[in-house]
Amino acid sequence: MSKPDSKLDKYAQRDRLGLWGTGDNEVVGSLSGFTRLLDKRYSKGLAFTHEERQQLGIHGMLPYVVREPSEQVEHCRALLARLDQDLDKYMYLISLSERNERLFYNVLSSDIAYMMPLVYTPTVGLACQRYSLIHQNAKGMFISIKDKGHIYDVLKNWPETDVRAIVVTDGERILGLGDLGANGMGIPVGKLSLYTALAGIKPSQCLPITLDVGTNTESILEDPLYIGLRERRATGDLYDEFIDEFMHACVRRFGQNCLIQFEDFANANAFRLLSKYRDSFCTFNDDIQGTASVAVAGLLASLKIKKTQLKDNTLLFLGAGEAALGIANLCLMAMKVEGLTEEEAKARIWMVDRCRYIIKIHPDTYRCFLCSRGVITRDRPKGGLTEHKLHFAQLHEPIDTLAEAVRKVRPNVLIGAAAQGGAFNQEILELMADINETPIIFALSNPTSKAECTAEEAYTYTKGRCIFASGSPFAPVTYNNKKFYPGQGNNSYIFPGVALGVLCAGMLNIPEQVFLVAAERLAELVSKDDLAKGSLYPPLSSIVSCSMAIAERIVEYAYKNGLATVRPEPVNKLAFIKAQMYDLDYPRSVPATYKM
Ligand SMILES: O=C([O-])CC(=O)C(=O)O
Ligand SMILES: [Mg+2]
Repeated sequence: MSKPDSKLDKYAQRDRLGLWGTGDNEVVGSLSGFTRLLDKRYSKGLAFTHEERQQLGIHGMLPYVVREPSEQVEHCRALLARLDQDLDKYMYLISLSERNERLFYNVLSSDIAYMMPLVYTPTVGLACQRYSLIHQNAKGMFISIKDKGHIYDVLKNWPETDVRAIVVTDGERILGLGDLGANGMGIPVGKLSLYTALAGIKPSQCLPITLDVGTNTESILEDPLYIGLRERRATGDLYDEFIDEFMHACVRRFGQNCLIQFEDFANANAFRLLSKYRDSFCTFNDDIQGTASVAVAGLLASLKIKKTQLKDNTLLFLGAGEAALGIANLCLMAMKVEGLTEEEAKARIWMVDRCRYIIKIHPDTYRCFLCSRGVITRDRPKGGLTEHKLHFAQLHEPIDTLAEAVRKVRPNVLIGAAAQGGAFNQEILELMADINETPIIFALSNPTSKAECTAEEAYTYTKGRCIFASGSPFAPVTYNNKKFYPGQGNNSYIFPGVALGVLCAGMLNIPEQVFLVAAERLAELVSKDDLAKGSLYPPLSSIVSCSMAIAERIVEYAYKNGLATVRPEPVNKLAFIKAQMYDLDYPRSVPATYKM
């Protein structure tokens, strides 16, 4: 690199110093300059240098100034700061991602703890509730049940051929907000933006998909602005054949090693589809397995404070859906690794179901018609429990309420995953504090309105003694002059790193063990300082390095267990992973050899 020449103005100096490009990802091609200016993937906005503007024939299309990428980020942040509503900030950021993708990711990376709640939970929940109103640009693919028989042809319309990761939803259980139909598209879009922001998976390799099979939500069916198929949900064989065709079409179009992450499907479908596809496709369900992994990581970290093992604890769940059963299964696996038998481990895991009367309305679909809660016990009427719940049913007389369950089971760990905002009320939290010196309280449901309690309630009603984590972020809380920094037990600590590891190793399927490996790695990354501040997770500002560390462990696991297909095996796995990651620097737009 040459020395600065004081006679040149600052723009010419930057050109001369080659500060605009990294050379290795230079973009020289047949695209016209004007196309590049307007294409989110190539645009640099005001960061195009004068040299580039002249070379590309866009000179005069931009004002004179050339901005440093860091100045562009500052400018975007100033614009964001002018907006009062989070939903407006979300819309601004999404439109930025459509104009200048790299700048969008640089803005996210500039302050991940501030930006994440705007593109992810909780704001993404609001965005989904208003998706038909705020939808402006085509983002991702909508494949409707009307496309059945032609899904492969529809996928061929996607302009990128090297898709490595798909996040797919059918919109039936969007966060804890229920059936939002095609409005659920915000979720795959948001999750994949974290693939890039948190794990450096290239945006061009990511494809968000909404499978529009209708919706059963009356208010959405009646919304004149609704962007989706205005029909009731397809179910039964029709639904199953549609999903099956989709899975095979993805493999035919993008290859067997294209990762398919299931997100926010309803309970019964989520479990069924996971067990149907997990052995023959590269797939996982984030709500079951990602949530389980992050919760187990938090538990493992909390045990460092309590200096116990997982097997020394009794866990009580509120909820017996995807998250609760996923966490329970992974805890079972971890306790068995610690030496317990399956039966001994199950005796430590209790669940309070949302409903005591669940009726089978389809061979695989159960619906609740009478919502009164109760502990899952074996004496429930046969047919009232799904196979997954039955797995954790206790031999015990009926226990009807959560408070009664806390009194009788005397758990040290209380986990909320029932999307019942406020269910951990003062009585429940005080009971937990009576029973335990240091109760562990996880309020994992999303978005914030569905959290079983707030951070403030947890610390206040346990007199500052609890260890708390939540799925959506809460601000620090001061109680009795001590400041607590609640950790965000959100699957975003897990799924980007798992995806990066799976892709780098070229895994063709993802065994359950991967999620325990990821949990253990994440728990190792929690420092004494984090724990002292009351946080069970590393700070969000370090989440990219967490993803890389998780990916490294998974790549090692994959090679050790014969699951990797990428040859030759990289010697330095972390370096190999880093080399695959998205470069936040703008690529050079003109040949590197050209100098003014
Ligand atoms: O999206 C999130 O924040 C976590 C998640 O998967 C869910 O709640 O469904
Ligand atoms: Mg989800």
